Amino acid sequence: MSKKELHLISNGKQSLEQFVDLAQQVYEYVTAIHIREKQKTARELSDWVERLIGAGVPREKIYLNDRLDVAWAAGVAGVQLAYHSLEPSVVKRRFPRFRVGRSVHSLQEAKEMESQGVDFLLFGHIYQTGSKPGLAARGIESLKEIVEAVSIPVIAIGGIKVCHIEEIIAAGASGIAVMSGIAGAEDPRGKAKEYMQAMVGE
Ligand SMILES: Cc1nc(C(=O)O)sc1CCOP(=O)(O)O
Repeated sequence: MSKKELHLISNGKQSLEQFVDLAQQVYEYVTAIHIREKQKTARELSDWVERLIGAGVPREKIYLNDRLDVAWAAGVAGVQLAYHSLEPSVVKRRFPRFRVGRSVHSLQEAKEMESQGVDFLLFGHIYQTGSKPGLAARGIESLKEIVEAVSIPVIAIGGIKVCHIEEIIAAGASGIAVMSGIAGAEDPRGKAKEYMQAMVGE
């Protein structure tokens, strides 16, 4: 079985100090840390990257949401693109070494993004979550449908708790992305370890 991915996503509410502290606790157990801070400037985001690296987070685990400019300047692993971001095909053509993720919310979008050459998809939200208030969850069946329709890794996101891992992995996902499940845990390091262990079936 290939290694499963655990992505931690920043929630736009924590200070730099809080997020660095969180990342420092969990980075050994996660495969990717996404800086998703829509209100921050390029300079601020680049400070976030430098502080994470200074705290021991490997550059190869850091992804910038949307901001190819910051990702490129900081020399991190890649970018997580959204519908309003640059087209993945453009990014891949200019920056083939970047690992490019794309957030998708339908089967059609997933297929289109695969054809644009993205490296992985984030699909959600699978379960009801306070991080996406007022929007109906897409459910495990739609995750299964997408996994079956594409051949690139699909990472599940949205409301994921440790108790959901079994059905997510059974649906064929290559991993999960989590915001509140780790950031809101009493022991984030222990929780990240639990998520990862549940995925690899330990
Ligand atoms: C950032 C994000 N994107 C989603 C999508 O469906 O694309 S769901 C989501 C929030 C994930 O947070 P939590 O783990 O707290 O539910």
